[in-house]
Amino acid sequence: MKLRGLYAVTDSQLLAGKFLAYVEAALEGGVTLLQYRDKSSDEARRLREAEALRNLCERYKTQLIINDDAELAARLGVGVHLGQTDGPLAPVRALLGHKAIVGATCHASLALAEQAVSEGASYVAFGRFFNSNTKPGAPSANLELLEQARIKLHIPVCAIGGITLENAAPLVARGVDLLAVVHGLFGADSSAEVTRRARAFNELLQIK
Ligand SMILES: Cc1ncc(COP(=O)(O)OP(=O)(O)O)c(N)n1
Ligand SMILES: Cc1nc(C(=O)O)sc1CCOP(=O)(O)O
Ligand SMILES: [Mg+2]
Repeated sequence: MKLRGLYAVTDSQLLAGKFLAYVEAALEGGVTLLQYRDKSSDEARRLREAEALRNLCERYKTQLIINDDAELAARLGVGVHLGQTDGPLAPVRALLGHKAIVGATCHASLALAEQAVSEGASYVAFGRFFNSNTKPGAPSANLELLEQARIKLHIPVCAIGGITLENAAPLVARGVDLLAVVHGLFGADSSAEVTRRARAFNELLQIK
C-alpha cells in the first residue's frame, strides 16, 4: 500500500482537554497516518493514550505511529517514527517486523534519507519547511530538496514543520506524499473545524 495523505501528529499541550475529540474529528475528515507524539515520561498515561488512539485508528482504518518509542510501538503492534537521536533504525525494523511502518527524520539531508532507506525505512521525513509553533528550533529545509528527493528516493516522502492549508500547495506540487501537521490541523477552535481542515488537506492532495 502506497503511503500518501494527511499525517496528523498529536501534541499533548495543544490537545489538553480535547485530545480524543479532536483526534476523532481529524480521523473523520480522513487521516492516512496518525502519530502519537508525547514527550513526557509518564509511562502509564502514554500507554493509556496510545491504546485509546489504537482503538480509534482501528475504527477509522488509520495507521497509528508512535513517536520515539519502539518498545511501546512493539507492545501495541503499530508503527514508529524515529529521529536522528532516537537510536538506530535497523534493530527497530527487526523488532517490529517487515510489515510495520517505520519512519525516519532526515532534516534537510538526502544522505540521511539514503541511509534511512538502506536501514529499512518506510518513509523519510524532511523539515521544517515553515515556521513551526510546535518545534520552532527544528532545522530548516527548502523546497528544492524535495525535487532532489523525488528523483533519488523511491519510498514515500513526508514534509513537516509549520504546514498549513495556506502554504501546503508548493509541497504537494513537488511530489510530497505525506503532509505531517500539528498546529495547522489541531490548532483549531472546534472539532468541526479540525474535520474541515483534514478534508481540505485531502483535497489538496487529491485524495478521495
Ligand atoms: C513525521 C515526523 N517527522 C519528523 C519528526 C521529528 O522527529 P524528531 O527529530 O525525532 O523530533 P521529535 O518529534 O521526537 O521531537 C516527527 N516526530 N514526525
Ligand atoms: C515534530 C516536528 N518535527 C519537525 C522537524 O522539522 O523535524 S517540525 C515538527 C513540529 C510540527 O508541528 P507544526 O505542524 O505545528 O509545525
Ligand atoms: Mg524523536
